[in-house]
Amino acid sequence: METGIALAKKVAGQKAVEYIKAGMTVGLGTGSTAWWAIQEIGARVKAGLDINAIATSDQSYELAVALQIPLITFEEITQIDVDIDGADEVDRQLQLIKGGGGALLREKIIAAASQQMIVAVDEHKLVDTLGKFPLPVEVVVFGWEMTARKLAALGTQTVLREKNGQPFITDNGNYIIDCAFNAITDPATLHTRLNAIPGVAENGLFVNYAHTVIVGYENGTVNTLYPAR
Ligand SMILES: O=C[C@H](O)[C@H](O)[C@H](O)COP(=O)(O)O
Repeated sequence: METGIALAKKVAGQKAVEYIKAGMTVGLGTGSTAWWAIQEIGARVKAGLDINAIATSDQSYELAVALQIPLITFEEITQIDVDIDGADEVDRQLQLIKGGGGALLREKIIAAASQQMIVAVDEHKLVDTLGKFPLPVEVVVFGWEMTARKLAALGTQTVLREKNGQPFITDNGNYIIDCAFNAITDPATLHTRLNAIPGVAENGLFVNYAHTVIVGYENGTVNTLYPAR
């Protein structure tokens, strides 16, 4: 029986699955909140729900395979009906920071191909201003030191993400540089400036992507937020 933050993630992830209808193509997000959504999708598929899914990471792909969720490829589709994913921070305009798990590039490709992005988070992800969570930036390995210097020139402290004492490698064979901006007052402009740096594959700002944010609370309740735009 989950309590506290685990319960908050569980109820948010499960609630997000209510947006899935029979016949849809579904984007499967990555992380500990998306995990609950994928578990719920697996249970519904087992009970007869007819959908196809496409995963935002190798981790979520493997989970979907284990749960026997039918998977589809980009060769077979031109768009996705609904994408269910988590986030590391959500501000009042429902702009996001993602990529704490390193999946931001595939997550953004899938979110951008989706009619609706449903974001499921626990209550601790809500912020007034993005940036307390260091912004993950995926960079190609070639010349990453130079790319990191150009990122730092934008006014951030950069840290090459590591795992077990080695650079963390994304599913795409790239590195992640975590950028401590502290307060991102203009996410759209920063997004453009980051992606203009040669060597940056993608950054973790998701500006105007979320259609709906489901917030799970530690008391087991959920709240649904919609963007004002
Ligand atoms: O790269 C990872 C993803 O962007 C996750 O959706 C994000 O880090 C949130 O993960 P969690 O639900 O585990 O907090």
